[in-house]
Amino acid sequence: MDSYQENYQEEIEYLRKALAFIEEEVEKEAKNLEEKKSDLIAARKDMYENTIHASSDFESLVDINLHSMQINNYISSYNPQRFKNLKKMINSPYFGRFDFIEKGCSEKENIYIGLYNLMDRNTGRVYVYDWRAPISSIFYRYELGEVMYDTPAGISRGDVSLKRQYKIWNSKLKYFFDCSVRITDEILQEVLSQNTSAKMKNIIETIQKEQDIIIRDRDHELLIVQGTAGSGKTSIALHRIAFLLYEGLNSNLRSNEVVILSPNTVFSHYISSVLPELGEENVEQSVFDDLISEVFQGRFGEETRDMQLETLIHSRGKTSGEVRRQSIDFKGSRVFKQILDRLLWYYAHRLIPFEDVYYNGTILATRQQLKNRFLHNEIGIPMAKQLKIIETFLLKKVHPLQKKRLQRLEKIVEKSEGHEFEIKSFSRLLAIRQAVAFRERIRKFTIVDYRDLYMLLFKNHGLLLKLARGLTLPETNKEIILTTLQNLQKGQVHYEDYAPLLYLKLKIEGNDVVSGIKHVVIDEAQDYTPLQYEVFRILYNNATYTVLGDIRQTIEKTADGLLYDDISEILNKGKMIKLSLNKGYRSTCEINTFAQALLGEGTQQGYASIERHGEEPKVIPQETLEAMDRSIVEDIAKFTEQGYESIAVICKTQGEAEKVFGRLKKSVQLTLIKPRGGEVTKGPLVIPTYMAKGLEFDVVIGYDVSKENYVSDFDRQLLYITCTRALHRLVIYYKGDKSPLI
Ligand SMILES: Nc1ncnc2c1ncn2[C@@H]1O[C@H](COP(=O)(O)OP(=O)(O)OP(=O)(O)O)[C@@H](O)[C@H]1O
Repeated sequence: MDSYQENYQEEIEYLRKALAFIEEEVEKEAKNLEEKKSDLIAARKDMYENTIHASSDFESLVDINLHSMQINNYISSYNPQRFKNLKKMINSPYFGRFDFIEKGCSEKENIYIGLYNLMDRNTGRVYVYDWRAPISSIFYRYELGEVMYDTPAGISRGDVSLKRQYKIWNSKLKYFFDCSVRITDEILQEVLSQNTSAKMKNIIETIQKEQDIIIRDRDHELLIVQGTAGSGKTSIALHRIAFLLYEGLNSNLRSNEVVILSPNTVFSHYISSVLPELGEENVEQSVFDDLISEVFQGRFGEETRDMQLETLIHSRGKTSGEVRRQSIDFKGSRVFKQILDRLLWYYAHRLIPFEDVYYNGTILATRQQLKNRFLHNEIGIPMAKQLKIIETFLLKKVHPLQKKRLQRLEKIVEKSEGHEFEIKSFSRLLAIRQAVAFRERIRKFTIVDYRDLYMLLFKNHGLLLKLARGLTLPETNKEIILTTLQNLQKGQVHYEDYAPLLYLKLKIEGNDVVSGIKHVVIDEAQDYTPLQYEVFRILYNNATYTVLGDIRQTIEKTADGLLYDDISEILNKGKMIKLSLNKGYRSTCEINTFAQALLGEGTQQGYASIERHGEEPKVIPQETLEAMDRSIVEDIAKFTEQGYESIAVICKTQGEAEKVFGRLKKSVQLTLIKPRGGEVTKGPLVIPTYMAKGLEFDVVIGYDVSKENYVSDFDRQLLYITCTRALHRLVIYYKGDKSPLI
């Protein structure tokens, strides 16, 4: 037998033993769960039959309590997760192995790596290590030779003599190879050459070293990643969450203490299956728009981010478009945050209309006393709560006086004509009216509304300028002030006003919105403004952060690396690090080169693409839109026949996407992806660029990339996003003249 045959036999034997062990465990676990379920049903039945259902008698209450405690114990011990994990492992229990001798030990260990730990608790034998276990990092970070890894007790060193990768499917060993003998990224190449699916997949078998460093980082409270398109940012974010939740780390982080901020609901659906695949459920995904509608409850109309982007893209080149763009930049800036802070200070110190408070001729508090009391706020109680305390203080003071007032009123009513038979009730009515009037009077200064305050900033033009002293305002500040005021007066606000309004609300009322979140993952970080980060800092005050973005994929603003400095200053965490990912994994070399060239000279520095080749992207002229439609229909048929499963026709705007969809659907079956829509399904679809962000498709067909349609720097960014969505094929159509950006 040659050595490959010997190894093969050994591996077959190991797989057989591992699978036999899993089968045994599955059986035990199923039995165990069945018993727990029966116990639970029996306990419920017992409680129902043997306890009184409603009682005020103490002994019965104790009895009910004991029963429900028992039931709760049964419920919490009923945990089907291990059973589910074992079932998943039957298909493919592990994907890698390395042979390791720990420094100071003589015995070599064969470490197999898989989705979860597989250990025989009776013998202590570990069949498979979870990919997240500290020792598994060796597999991702090293070739053969000396290695080290972090353990809870410090750094451990050793030597790796073999590294092997496996393809096991349906419990069968398809093949294996030693990484030291053949190219290491063979499996990676295979994975990347496959078609993409409607849902994002996990990458545990092929995590790359630079990605692993980010996934396993535990030293920093703020981890910022700038990564080029397709470098695996979203994948890393999700694997990092699974890593942080890994019980072996004793981090005590629970899935309900983690939140992922996603750009839109289509994207949320796209990534939703990765964490459950990795065995972690219940991680909340939040979209800023949803947070806004939850907090404001439709108070300010319904403008969403998609609507904002649509307007911006449509109005480029027009004066109104420039005002809107500057307004968005300004209202999301740190300068505007300073103005809002000054507004809050100014309101607190100068504008609250405190007044002397009298009741029944007695002074309860002078204006100055109230103001002093309000400003003497050393523990930083939010303004609205502080004013509420003052209101309660005044109402308490007035309470004993109201009795006296009632007596006086009764005397007055007695003397007045027409109420002889209802002295008491009429006096009480008068007293109530006076109490209401009193409350209303003091509420003129104890109630503060964030919207009114925001409006004040724009209503009084001089105020904004006064508060902005020493700060740089946008050129179009007068127009911005005017349009904002007009909107607010109509009861509407633009999307860019939501963050300032939320900021003011949180500062004024305090944060009762979210609590208990310990880790926040912000994907597509470039899409949020500094002011939105200020809001995140208040909302998730005690959390640590993973922030991932690509400044080249911004839409409405100029790409600017300084955003990361802003983020770091705003979130203000003691231990922070910024890392970069420069290698694209999604697209073929040809597509990557084409897309990078769009960004212009100098921007490709340090950029690398995975060595996967395919056809050159095609840029095809068309005489008319009808001819373009016909070619696209033919392309869809051709690519489908070639086996590509997801084909996206990417348009510049939603409006264009709707028109194109309306025409194409007469000849081919396809889906239109709408903002705030649900899942992206397989098959051909039409989608606007900004919705395609973060997603990927086997084939991308860029719609009408003509001189009229794509000309500015912002269009360049849109085009870059369009092209970087493609895995295998890219076709660009244009009518008339080609965009000068290509
Ligand atoms: N180590 C890896 N092994 C296998 N596939 C990988 C790896 N890293 C990334 N990929 C694949 O590359 C593609 C891009 O990954 P992902 O969407 O996470 O990148 P991204 O940086 O978030 O992209 P973008 O910013 O362009 O949306 C996905 O198909 C992902 O599965």
